[in-house]
Amino acid sequence: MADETNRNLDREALLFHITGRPGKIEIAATKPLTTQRDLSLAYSPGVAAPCLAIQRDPTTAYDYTAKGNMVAVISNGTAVLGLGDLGALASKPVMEGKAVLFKKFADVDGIDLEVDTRDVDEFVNCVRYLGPTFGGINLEDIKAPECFIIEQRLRALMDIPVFHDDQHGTAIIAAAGLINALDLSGRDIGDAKMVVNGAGAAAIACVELVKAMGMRSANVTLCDSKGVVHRGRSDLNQWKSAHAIDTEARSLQDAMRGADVFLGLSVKGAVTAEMVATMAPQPIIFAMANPDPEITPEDVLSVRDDAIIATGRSDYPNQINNVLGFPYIFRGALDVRARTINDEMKIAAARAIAALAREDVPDEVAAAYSGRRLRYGRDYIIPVPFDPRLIAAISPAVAEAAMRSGVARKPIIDIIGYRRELSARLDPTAASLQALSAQVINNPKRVAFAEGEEEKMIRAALSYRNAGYGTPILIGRAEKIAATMAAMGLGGLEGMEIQNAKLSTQTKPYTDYLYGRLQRHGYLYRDVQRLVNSDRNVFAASMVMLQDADAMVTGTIRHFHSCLSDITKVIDQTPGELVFSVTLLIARGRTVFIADTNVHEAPSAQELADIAIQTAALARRMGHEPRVALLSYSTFGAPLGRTPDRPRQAVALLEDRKVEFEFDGEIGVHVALDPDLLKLYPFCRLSAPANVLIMPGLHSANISSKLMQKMGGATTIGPVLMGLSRPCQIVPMDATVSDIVHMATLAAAEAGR
Ligand SMILES: NC(=O)C1=CN([C@@H]2O[C@H](COP(=O)(O)OP(=O)(O)OC[C@H]3O[C@@H](n4cnc5c(N)ncnc54)[C@H](OP(=O)(O)O)[C@@H]3O)[C@@H](O)[C@H]2O)C=CC1
Ligand SMILES: CC(=O)C(=O)O
Ligand SMILES: [Mg+2]
Repeated sequence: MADETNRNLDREALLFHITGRPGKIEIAATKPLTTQRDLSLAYSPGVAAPCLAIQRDPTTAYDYTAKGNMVAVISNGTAVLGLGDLGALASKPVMEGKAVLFKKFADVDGIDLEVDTRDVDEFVNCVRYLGPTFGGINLEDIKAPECFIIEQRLRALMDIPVFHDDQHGTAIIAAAGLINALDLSGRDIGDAKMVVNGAGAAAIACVELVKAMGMRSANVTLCDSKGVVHRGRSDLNQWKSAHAIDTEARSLQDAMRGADVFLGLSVKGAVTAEMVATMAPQPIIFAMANPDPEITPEDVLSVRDDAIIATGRSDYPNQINNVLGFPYIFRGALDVRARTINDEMKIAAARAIAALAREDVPDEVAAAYSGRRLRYGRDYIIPVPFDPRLIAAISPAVAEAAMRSGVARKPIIDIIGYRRELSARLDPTAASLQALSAQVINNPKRVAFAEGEEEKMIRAALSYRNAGYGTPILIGRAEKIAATMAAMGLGGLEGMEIQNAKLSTQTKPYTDYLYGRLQRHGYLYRDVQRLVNSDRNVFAASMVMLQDADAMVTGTIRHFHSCLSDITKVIDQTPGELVFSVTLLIARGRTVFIADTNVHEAPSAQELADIAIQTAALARRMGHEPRVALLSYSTFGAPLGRTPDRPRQAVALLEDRKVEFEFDGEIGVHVALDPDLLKLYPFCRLSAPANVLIMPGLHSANISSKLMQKMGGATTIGPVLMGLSRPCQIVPMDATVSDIVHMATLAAAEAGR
């Protein structure tokens, strides 16, 4: 089963990378390039002006080009993750991945560069001349000891930060965990005795950082594959011998006796329970080899229930993972135009991460990891990767340390304002979607995929199962589904269910239930029977209604309205709520919620107010503080017309209902989204641009959201169907597999609420 799970993951990952534009990254223009005038400004002849300005004053490159926000992720592919020397080309997916994480977590523009040489001089020469292009260099997956030489030489040659993440990223996160583990076990770093297994890139960097933080050299014993790194050895390279000590210990087993701390940066299974048993009371054990640790937490706990344990894995508490560091460290370094990333900045990052773990965890973060106790203690010594507070905690600490240590070229005066700006810079949507996914993983659900014979639905169902969200139920004929899966080369059906509406033993109770609802609406029993047997939406909705499924998803082969009409034959709306749909548009790091994109053609003022209230609640559930604009072509009375009356009346209704969110209108969308234009209306109650856009009618809602998707390059989620008493979602007919999985997850999360 484990092998099958891995094969499924491999298949999905390949499909993920090949779908649409191949790979994970593209370049987008930040300036309009549509007219002859644009062209003459962006390129020749206008572009000569910034060129000459930069020649006169090179620091203006940060003002006139993208340099200041750009980091190169550079590898030669000699140590790709734990996979070994795969070469430069095969490392590209990892480097693209890292570039995307830079963007997502810290709005840094990462560009991957794969350099096809194993020769240190050639590599250094290639990278050293790239300085003008970038604000920083992130070296990645380069094997030891070459990585040490390469980094050392590039740091000396370049005037921008050069940072080998496998060394320092790992060290910073491990150090942060260590600060807290020492605190929780009542130890002083100056007295603690540490054993480190592994003497490669990550281990040497960890040892150096921990020593810079105050651990005494004599208290650190390093081991490599041949045992303890001691002064009597003649086979040590310069990086190992810098940490060799005088000691009688020769093996890891000798070294572990009485040690307070163990850091594993070596290989799976290098440590035994017997070794752990000989450590000091409350031993600290960070077994960080990936993907399998030096010793499993279960084995440690079998001999030491007083241990504090961390691993590199996400399926145990306390994950030491470098994604907690690099995006935010570079963000801080770039924002002060740092010349380098020095020890002061690394220590500041480690301390900031450690401090964040001691703070109260907000509900939305805790929700993403429900089932786990996220309160400072043995099982929570380090923040979790989807904590949206990381950026505002780490980047200012790094920036301040750069300023203190004299490597900042552009100091930040208002550090509080900077922190606020960082928090606002990131869109909480990704974190809230992660929270929803985590909720479903912790509370898996049975979701009916109504159009179960469709290839897209089958792939989405497989993906749903593989992600651990629960049991997908495909509605369709088993032989047809099996044939489609075989033709697509997809794996088996384990963990999935197929329900053929014609053969199901449940058609009788479903028909009885539905006949009760429809008998006075012109349906005979046999009409209802035919519906249940032949309409997969009706069958799936009946499953949800009679609790044979927790939620359903449909929509790839029939129009929204046709699906909604099928579903509402079976399922009621929630009392006091409207049925309508909300589309989330994500563009340029900003999310807006647009409603009603599908149901009410010309909503009344009352309906607009209801839509506003329900949409604001959805926005809040997804981590956004709602600021609701009731939109029109008119802004506060100009120009006058009949259409603006309804949004204006809806605002009055919201006032009467004393809702607890910001709202205003009628207002034009250009004003609602633009902070400068909003200033023209000082009485307006929106304290910042709106993020919930209530459209005056279906035309504008539907057209604008689709236009943004097709022309504006916005990512859309939804339309999310609101107001039904059971969780059902209807995807658009052009939905991708990922869209369907998102909507199924959303429905499943709704079922768990
Ligand atoms: N959790 C995290 O965030 C991270 C974890 N890691 C993990 O750390 C490990 C090392 O990575 P990295 O430093 O980049 O790799 P390197 O290749 O640079 O170093 C590996 C080191 O492990 C030593 N080693 C191998 N086998 C044993 C053994 N049985 N006992 C003791 N030491 C041994 C090697 O010894 P010798 O020098 O004698 O060959 C070498 O010093 C990997 O498992 C990696 O997954 C790395 C980065 C981040
Ligand atoms: C996490 C990482 O950077 C590595 O395993 O190489
Ligand atoms: Mg790496």
